Amino acid sequence: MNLRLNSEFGTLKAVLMHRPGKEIDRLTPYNKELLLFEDVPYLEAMQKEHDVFTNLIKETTGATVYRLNELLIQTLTDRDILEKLMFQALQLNNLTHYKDQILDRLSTAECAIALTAGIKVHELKRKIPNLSTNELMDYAFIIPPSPNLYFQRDPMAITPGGIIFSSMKMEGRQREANILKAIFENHPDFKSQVNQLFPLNGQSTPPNIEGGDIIILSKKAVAIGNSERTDAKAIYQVAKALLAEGTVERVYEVHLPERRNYMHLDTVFTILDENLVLTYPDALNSVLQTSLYTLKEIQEDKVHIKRQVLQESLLTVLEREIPHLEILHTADGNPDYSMREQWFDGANVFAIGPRRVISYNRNKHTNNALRNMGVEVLEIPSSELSRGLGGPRCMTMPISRSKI
Ligand SMILES: NC(=O)NCCC[C@H](N)C(=O)O
Repeated sequence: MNLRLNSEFGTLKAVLMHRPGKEIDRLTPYNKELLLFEDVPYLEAMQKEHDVFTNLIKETTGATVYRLNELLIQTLTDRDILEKLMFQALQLNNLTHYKDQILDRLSTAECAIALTAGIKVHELKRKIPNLSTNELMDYAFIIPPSPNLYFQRDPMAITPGGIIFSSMKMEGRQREANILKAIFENHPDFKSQVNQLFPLNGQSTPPNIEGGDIIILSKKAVAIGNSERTDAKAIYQVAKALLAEGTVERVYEVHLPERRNYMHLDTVFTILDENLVLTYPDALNSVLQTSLYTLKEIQEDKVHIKRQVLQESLLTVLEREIPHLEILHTADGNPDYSMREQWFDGANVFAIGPRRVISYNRNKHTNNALRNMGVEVLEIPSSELSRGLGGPRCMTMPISRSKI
């Protein structure tokens, strides 16, 4: 039961990442919105940017960087898991009748690519020439691609009390959560260490929650964004599981306006040290409704929790939980730049240690402000990575950090 994290900024020891691959080349001007992209990236340049990010993490922290593709291939050697993931992937377009042929003719590595990058009719016909696909056009997807897979933050979350597997709101992303769940439940490096808090046992259609909405405020408090992607019911269930587990004592529900640039709580703020928060100035004013969940009692194995509607701003919540709080605004609050830089995830830096962050190079006003506060800022190139509208925190799933 060791997969737990008690801060957002303890020195990084292990992290999971996904190098963008063929799934990015599936984006076109016509499907990009459906697949939640702002533009059509140039894959080779994107991979180079991602490699800079990965190498910087390794060089500066010595942390283990797990690669999603490798973990997936290792997990898929179990035929039952492969069958289940393939069935779920084909279910989206009601094409599960292709499952057995695909499994017979594609290698495990090819199945891993099909599960992440998707597979088109003409590609499958190359492997299975006698495939009967009368009803489908050659360039249609039998399995749709998952171009958001490089945002490893969202399909799950590791909290002080255990793991939350996301139930992702957007149909295009739910398969990412299925993949992560299969890996963490079955891979020998992780399976004995998982204390699953969510989904609840036997829940077949859990309410929606995504990892980017979950932020560890302190050892005892977690904030969850009630957002475009995460709903109140999921927050209630996660709060109950976290409070029953006992490590966390307070769970805050933070209502975010439904706007593209507020899509997850971590697009609005990140925590860089025990008393330092980076945020978008507008967020402190527009996030006004918050609620607090605490444990009431546990009686005969029944957990009762209490919800208080606080009507407090995000700032008040942060001040309550983080003593001697210092707040830094994107672009230092300069209205000429803060909106621009927040759009490209200026507030979404990745802390690799206390006051040590990785940030997009394009957010230069924010990076300068961070340096002026004594934060070490390591910059990564960002022309292509930023087109998916997520930043360095979004691209990482920390697995182990030094305890605070
Ligand atoms: N935590 C995050 O904010 N992740 C960024 C996700 C971006 C992705 N294109 C999405 O819309 O889901």
